[in-house]
Amino acid sequence: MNVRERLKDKKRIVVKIGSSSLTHPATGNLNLIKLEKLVRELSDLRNQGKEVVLVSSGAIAVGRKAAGLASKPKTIALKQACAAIGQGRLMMAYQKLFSEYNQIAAQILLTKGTMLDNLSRKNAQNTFEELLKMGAIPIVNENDTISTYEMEFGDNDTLSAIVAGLIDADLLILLSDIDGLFTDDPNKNKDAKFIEVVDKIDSDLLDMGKGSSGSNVGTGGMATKLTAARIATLAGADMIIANGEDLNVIHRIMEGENCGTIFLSDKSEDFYLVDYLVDTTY
Ligand SMILES: Nc1ncnc2c1ncn2[C@@H]1O[C@H](COP(=O)(O)OP(=O)(O)O)[C@@H](O)[C@H]1O
Ligand SMILES: N[C@@H](CCC(=O)OP(=O)(O)O)C(=O)O
Repeated sequence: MNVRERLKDKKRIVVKIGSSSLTHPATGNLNLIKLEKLVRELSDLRNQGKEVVLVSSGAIAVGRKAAGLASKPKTIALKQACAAIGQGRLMMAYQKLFSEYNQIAAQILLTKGTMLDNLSRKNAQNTFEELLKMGAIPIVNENDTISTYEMEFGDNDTLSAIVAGLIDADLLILLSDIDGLFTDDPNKNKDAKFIEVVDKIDSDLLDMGKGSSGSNVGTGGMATKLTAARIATLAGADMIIANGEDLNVIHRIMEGENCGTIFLSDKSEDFYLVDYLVDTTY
């Protein structure tokens, strides 16, 4: 079967959207039209009987605007304070929009500590399962206000892949400000070539993500997306990086259209999520 065709049969889908896709570049304010479209697309996936989890960034960006800060917060404490303001506002917007489409939205905030502690991880997993059984849409973010350096995922690309692994999702879609993976950062190198399909993530490929984040609000750039691809594909999910500029891309992907870069699930190695987290924590 064509690799894109098999996307039509995906049942449990995690969608991650970054701060740069949720805010207006000129002002940093929430882009309500995009938020509305995102909610409509995800509600429609629910209406098709799919299970949907949203990993949404944006707490720090929204909180920063609400607090009236002129620039991106730099200290951990200031980022945490912005997240504390912004997370509630972000959820308020999601709750309002999802309820207009008759969907139940739920909030799940995770830390790496949650994932490393057996009891907390099991509790998180049970919560996801119950919510999905109810048909609710869990909206996940890092619990930024309590995550300090040793215990933070640090970026939601990695977090979304870990969530995909935790709940055995069969597809992870990362929505970004770029069409997908290129051989080099296309914002810096105009000769960079687009890559449509990746079936093995090796060290050459990981090197392609070494450029930094392209936007003023994004955190990880391509490096964290490639880390996410490694986790998600080894955990058994296909992963797509696609441009979140036009959120129609979500249903186009699900209909098997050739959008973004697809990373194919790779069960050739044994992969244990928790061992991976322990190895990358210390
Ligand atoms: N090999 C690459 N292919 C595509 N984009 C790359 C690459 N290397 C670095 N980048 C940069 O990564 C950026 C996307 O990451 P980021 O700004 O963190 O976005 P988001 O907020 O969507 O997560 C792109 O705009 C691009 O400038
Ligand atoms: N947890 C943080 C987002 C961290 C993050 O990875 O941001 P992004 O690069 O915009 O996906 C927040 O909600 O602001």
